[in-house]
Amino acid sequence: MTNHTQLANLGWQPFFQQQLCLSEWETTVPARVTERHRSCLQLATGQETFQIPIIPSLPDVTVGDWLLLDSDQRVQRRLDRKTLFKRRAAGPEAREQLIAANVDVALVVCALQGDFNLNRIERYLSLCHEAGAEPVVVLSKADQFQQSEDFRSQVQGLDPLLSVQCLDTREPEQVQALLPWCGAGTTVVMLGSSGAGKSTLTNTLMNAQCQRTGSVRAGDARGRHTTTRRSLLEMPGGALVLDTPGMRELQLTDCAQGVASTFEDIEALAAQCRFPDCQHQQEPGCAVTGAVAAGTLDARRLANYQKLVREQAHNTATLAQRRAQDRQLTRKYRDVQQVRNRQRYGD
Ligand SMILES: Nc1nc2c(ncn2[C@@H]2O[C@H](COP(=O)(O)OP(=O)(O)OP(=O)(O)O)[C@@H](O)[C@H]2O)c(=O)[nH]1
Ligand SMILES: [Zn+2]
Repeated sequence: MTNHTQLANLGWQPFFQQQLCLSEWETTVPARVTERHRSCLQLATGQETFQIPIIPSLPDVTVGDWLLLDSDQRVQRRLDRKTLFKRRAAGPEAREQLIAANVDVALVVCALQGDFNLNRIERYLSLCHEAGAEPVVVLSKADQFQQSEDFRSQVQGLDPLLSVQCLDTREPEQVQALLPWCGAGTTVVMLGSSGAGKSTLTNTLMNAQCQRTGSVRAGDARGRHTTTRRSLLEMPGGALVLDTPGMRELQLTDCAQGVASTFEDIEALAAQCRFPDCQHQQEPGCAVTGAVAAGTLDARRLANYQKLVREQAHNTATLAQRRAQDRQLTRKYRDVQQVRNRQRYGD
């Protein structure tokens, strides 16, 4: 029998509960993926923490996912995800890489010094909107800047409903401003460039004591202890911080919806262009370039929108090609297998 409070402490919510039928509730145990290693997953049920090997029959799983296990700790199924962060994997092969599932809030950390860049913030916002997580922009190193309010209003200008906070991430009192997004059972993730202040913010939020939810230190082949690469940290207030390594080479993949909701203003203007396939370059009757000329739309914002749309179209195409190649390869294997079987067993 599963204890509700223990599950809630791991981020269990009605959204997941609703997916279980009565018999599953009696015969299975929900477990959250707290870490993913090359050959095993680390799971936590609230009562215990253990590792299971990654085997081919396992569904595609990432950190933050919920699995249903039978009494022998075998995976029955993966529950539907509330949200999902993914990116194009690094390298020439345009594969999709799952980063984190079931994240409720994304703290987008950007330092005011050196790191401040509206284009990059829009990129992160698109990623959050695509994933389905609520973004909160944290402008860090506010202590080093006199005009932090200027920057805050520039970010607010991207979206009047966006939450934007300027902070010194080292100061517990200032960090309290983020507590409304860190309620019990909420899963929080930090996004942002290297050096922006993500670790500092995590530490301050955790009161400097990292309590790793269900963590065990796994020994590697040489018997040394390896530090965990991804894990779920429990905040004193009951929120969970999913501590993922920096999202390097951030690319948008299959992210058209995220771009569209980040640039709702431009999409609304585009609907008024004379030509339905308007590229908003030099077409007559273009409402978008018209707004730039009238000074109601920032040319920077339009340029970034066009760049993200192009980038997302490019990535989706490469992924589609990749999937086609995979299908072709599968067909080829099947043909080879059939020939072999024919040779072995006759026709
Ligand atoms: N003055 C000031 N320094 C800060 C603030 N936030 C972070 N720092 C400093 O900036 C440096 C980088 O901060 P980190 O928290 O390590 O940055 P990070 O985003 O975790 O970087 P990666 O781990 O590389 O992704 C550290 O020396 C911090 O002490 C802030 O709000 N004010
Ligand atoms: Zn147009």
